[in-house]
Amino acid sequence: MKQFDAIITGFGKAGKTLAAELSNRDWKVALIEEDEMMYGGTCINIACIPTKLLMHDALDGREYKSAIERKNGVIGRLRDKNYHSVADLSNATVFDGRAQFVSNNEVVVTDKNGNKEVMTADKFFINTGAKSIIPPIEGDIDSDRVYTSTTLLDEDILPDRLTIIGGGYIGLEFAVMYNAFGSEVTVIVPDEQLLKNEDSDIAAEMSKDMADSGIHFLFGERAEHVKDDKNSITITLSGGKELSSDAVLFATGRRPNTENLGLEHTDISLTDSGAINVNSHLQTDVENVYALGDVKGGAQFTYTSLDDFRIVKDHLFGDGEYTFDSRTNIHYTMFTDPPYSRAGLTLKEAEEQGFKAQENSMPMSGHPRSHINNELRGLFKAVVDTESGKILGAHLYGVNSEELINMVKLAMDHDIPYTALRDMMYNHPVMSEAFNTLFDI
Ligand SMILES: Cc1cc2nc3c(=O)[nH]c(=O)nc-3n(C[C@H](O)[C@H](O)[C@H](O)COP(=O)(O)OP(=O)(O)OC[C@H]3O[C@@H](n4cnc5c(N)ncnc54)[C@H](O)[C@@H]3O)c2cc1C
Ligand SMILES: NC(=O)c1ccc[n+]([C@@H]2O[C@H](COP(=O)([O-])OP(=O)(O)OC[C@H]3O[C@@H](n4cnc5c(N)ncnc54)[C@H](O)[C@@H]3O)[C@@H](O)[C@H]2O)c1
Repeated sequence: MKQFDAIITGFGKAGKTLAAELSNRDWKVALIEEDEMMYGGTCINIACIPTKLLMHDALDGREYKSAIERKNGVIGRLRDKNYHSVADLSNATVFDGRAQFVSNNEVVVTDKNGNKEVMTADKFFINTGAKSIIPPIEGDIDSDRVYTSTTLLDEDILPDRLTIIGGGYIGLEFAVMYNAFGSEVTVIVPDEQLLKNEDSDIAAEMSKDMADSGIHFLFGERAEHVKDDKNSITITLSGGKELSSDAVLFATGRRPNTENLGLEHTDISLTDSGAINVNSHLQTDVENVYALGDVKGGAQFTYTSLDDFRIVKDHLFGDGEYTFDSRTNIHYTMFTDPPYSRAGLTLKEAEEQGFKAQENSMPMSGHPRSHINNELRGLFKAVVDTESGKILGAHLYGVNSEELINMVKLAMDHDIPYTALRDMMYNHPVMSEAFNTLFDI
């Protein structure tokens, strides 16, 4: 039986970063990846990188097939680079195969020819990500016209009409992207409005802009039945309405990838939502087994997976003070056009939590840089605590918000008062100088 210091299952953001860290510390490392097309993990191959590249090309007016070809070239190069970033390490080996636990301290790796190899290690790190959820729906769910984000990104023919089920991150990013490429896009949203957990003014502004760009929305509806009519696909909605298109994308969430991991042969437990149960150091119920990234539940982002690596590194080699509970102000960006980025609380949430909160808002049409950019859409909002001077939240819908939100998060993490952003001297003419006005509360 092969013996390692560490076995890492899954080539995700946390796993590959950890492999390099451990190898550089002279640990003997095995990294097991079941899919040769996934070296580097989800983000590089089927998620962040291809979608943002396609969005870029769609908004640039590039033709769909040529954008898909460019995407395939870029992710192919990144996949190769990522493979070598681990395979070329002096103390790490990449194994192609599916890893399954057979006990608390052994895994069996099965390669694509069915060959099996049992391995053991002092420590195990599970980084197997998440996969698309397709809700229980009757009918021809196995039709070639039914897609997840992964399979749609593999298609080089643009659907004339695309139905998207779900109005979350994937639903809205794909809606904007495919609409810009020229598809007629309809998004089915179960709620009565878009983005019900976001600031209502911003949600309204985004809904209006997306509708103005030609995206159709059907609110208060769920997909209940799907029928492949050979030349098209028809979805029957909860209200009885039928909707035909050329392709249907399920953008209905992603669940932790614990299937076929053999966890039933271990003492590792799952949460109610199917994620691996971990403590604040990301240890599972089995002390020498950690879980990192999407598989451990919670926020599903590449940067939170990378931060999981930091937590584990601190537990293994530091004082263990940086834990899951130390993480604050998790920010995010929805890469629509323009993008929407958020950190912290809305005014309503802040008031519910008892803060003496006040907000300010600033339409991007009033900002000089917006006129240079020829992009007047957008709305920035900030929420502050008038007693402590702390920033409680920022909700930035506008050009460059994906960059600007990091500045706000830095201020929030370090308790820099909102007046510092208000009074700072910014260069000119740039989007960040909006903070002179936005934080003038
Ligand atoms: C369409 C889309 C767009 C996204 N856009 C963004 C974005 O813009 N920004 C952002 O921060 N996040 C984005 N995300 C989320 C982000 O991609 C994920 O949160 C992140 O990639 C998760 O990384 P991870 O470290 O958990 O593991 P992953 O990168 O998911 O890696 C898991 C790996 O484990 C392998 N594996 C699974 N089971 C086994 C097994 N039993 N044996 C061996 N190998 C196994 C898989 O093949 C996979 O390669 C997006 C997601 C999607 C789907
Ligand atoms: N920009 C980014 O960082 C980015 C981009 C894409 C994905 N992601 C990550 O990927 C994860 C998955 O994205 P997602 O968009 O699939 O999930 P999501 O949780 O963001 O949205 C799922 C949506 O599907 C809806 N839904 C569920 N069942 C439905 C049904 N039967 N009919 C109609 N609608 C239904 C839900 O109401 C919800 O709005 C996200 O949680 C996010 O963390 C991040």
